[in-house]
Amino acid sequence: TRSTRPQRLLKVVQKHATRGDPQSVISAIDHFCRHSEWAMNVGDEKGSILDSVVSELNPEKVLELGTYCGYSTVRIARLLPPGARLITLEFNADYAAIARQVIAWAGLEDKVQLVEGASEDWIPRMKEHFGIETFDFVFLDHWKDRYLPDTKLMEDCGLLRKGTVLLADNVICPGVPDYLEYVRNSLSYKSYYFKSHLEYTKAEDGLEKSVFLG
Ligand SMILES: Cn1ncc2cc([C@H](O)c3cccc(CNC(=O)c4cc(-c5ccc(F)cc5)cc(O)c4O)c3)ccc21
Ligand SMILES: [Mg+2]
Repeated sequence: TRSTRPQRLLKVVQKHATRGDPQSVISAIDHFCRHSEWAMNVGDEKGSILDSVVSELNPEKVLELGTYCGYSTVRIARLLPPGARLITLEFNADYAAIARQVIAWAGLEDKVQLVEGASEDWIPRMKEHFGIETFDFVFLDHWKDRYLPDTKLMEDCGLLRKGTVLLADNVICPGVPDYLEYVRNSLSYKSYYFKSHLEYTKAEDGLEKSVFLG
């Protein structure tokens, strides 16, 4: 039967990227998605903004909600200092299987822990299961109707500390109106909008960076 898009994306990585070279993995995926098949990776334009936020923060403990094929996982993990850890949650087993191989091809498996399951099930277990007290950085890129409830869940579970940075993808397209309203009006966050474009297209999209004030 016909292969899936994530399977074709993995084949492109294994054919065109160099093992252990995260940048070549990123470039291979971006070329494929721009010239062959669009896919919902954060992409190169928003990815550069993601890079600058991560580089400035130098986080030790990172949570990613929504791995998909591991593109943003690789983008983030390649910038992390030795000893830093990235936990990424993926509920779709097929996506998780592809992402594990993409992350391994980039040589970043030692920095990344891919957990299969839903955010709402795993967020409450971060402390007892992973020994995580609080996160320094959270990248939100999963179901758009889960951004707000999961942010409130992270607050309630004490996983955010003064200065924790949340970076949310797709705040314009597909859009996350309830989340935006919350982080922009809550006294517990200082929020900034980075205008950009939907990955590999000319449509407007953007990233919202929200600093938890405690
Ligand atoms: C609960 N839980 N916990 C972990 C977890 C992980 C997942 C999956 O990784 C998963 C599966 C399907 C969809 C998403 C969300 N992503 C999107 O929907 C998206 C859409 C578009 C777009 C834009 C314009 C279009 F025309 C079509 C699609 C552009 C983008 O960048 C996206 O991120 C995430 C799901 C729930 C999860
Ligand atoms: Mg996205």
